[in-house]
Amino acid sequence: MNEIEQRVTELNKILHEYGHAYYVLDNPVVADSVYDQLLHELIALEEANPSLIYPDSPTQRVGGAVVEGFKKVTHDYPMLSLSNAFNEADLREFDRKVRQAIGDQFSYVCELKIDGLAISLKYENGVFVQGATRGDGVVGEDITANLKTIRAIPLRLKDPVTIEVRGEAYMPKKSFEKLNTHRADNGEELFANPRNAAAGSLRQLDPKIAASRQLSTFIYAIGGDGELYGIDGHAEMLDYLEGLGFPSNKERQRCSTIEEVMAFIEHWTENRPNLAYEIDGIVIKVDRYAQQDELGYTAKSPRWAIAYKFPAEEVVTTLLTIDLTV
Ligand SMILES: CC(C)(C)c1nc(N2CCN(c3ncccn3)CC2)c2cc(C(N)=O)c(N)nc2n1
Repeated sequence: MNEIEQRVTELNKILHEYGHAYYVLDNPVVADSVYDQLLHELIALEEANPSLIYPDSPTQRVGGAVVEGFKKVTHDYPMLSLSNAFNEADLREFDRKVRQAIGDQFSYVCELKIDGLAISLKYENGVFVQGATRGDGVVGEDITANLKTIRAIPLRLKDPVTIEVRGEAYMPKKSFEKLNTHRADNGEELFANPRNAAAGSLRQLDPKIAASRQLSTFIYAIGGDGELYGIDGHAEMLDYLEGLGFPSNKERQRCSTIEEVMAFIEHWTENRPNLAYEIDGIVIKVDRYAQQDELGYTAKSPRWAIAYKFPAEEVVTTLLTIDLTV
């Protein structure tokens, strides 16, 4: 390997690590200027030596041509729905049914319910090969080029595994405010909320526009059977996915009783405004896969999970009263 190839390989490795620290761990290890300088060095070397452009090079994130539309993708494993709980009675009823089916030797995992849009990501031998929207749960749209622009989505995993993962793509509150300010300045129609802005961004036919929207994601499940990876439960699965290089939301908590679940809900009902992203509830899941299998599924959603939805906030529309009499 000549010294140029060595330098290109080294830059790929360094930029991948810096990108993971910054976008996945939210913990930058170098200044942005250092990252940009190394990225520009790699861009120059790739331009001079196109044969050295690796498919998972950080320079390949914003590459795709503008497309006419999106191909349809049938999910290998259907992306299920979640049944909802709106109050304490619903939660106690869910807990009663769980205990009726599997007794009381189990624990829940509680997660923030990110208010974005569900996506599916496919990796072959550790390389990101396809990304799709949830669609109707069975058929979604291929938005691989747009998802590649999300820096939190690894283009290559720490291990060369073939796996499909599911998560929520979202637009952080700050990016949303910046985007709407920019649109207001340009007399463009505003997005109503970060979820619509994220969905609109991922539906863009030009990946350069998606890349400009500063989206992120949290991964919360794999498609198919976790036991295939020698993993016995959901909490362990989330740790495994983090080990592969995926971002997962760290605000999750194991709860032994529905009282602990309700305390978790209470905590985040109060602290929701301090989060950098919007959430519309809390997802509660029985942890161990063997117990999930015992509980099984309804036609469209697991019996081992429920989404507690926060009450809809009263929408305060401050009507501008312009005094025309002056
Ligand atoms: C894998 C299961 C089914 C248990 C599951 N399903 C989810 N969802 C299903 C319904 N989805 C949906 N989306 C659109 C229309 C109908 N259903 C949207 C994702 C989850 C969403 C979140 C989140 N948002 O943060 C989460 N932490 N865990 C989830 N876990």
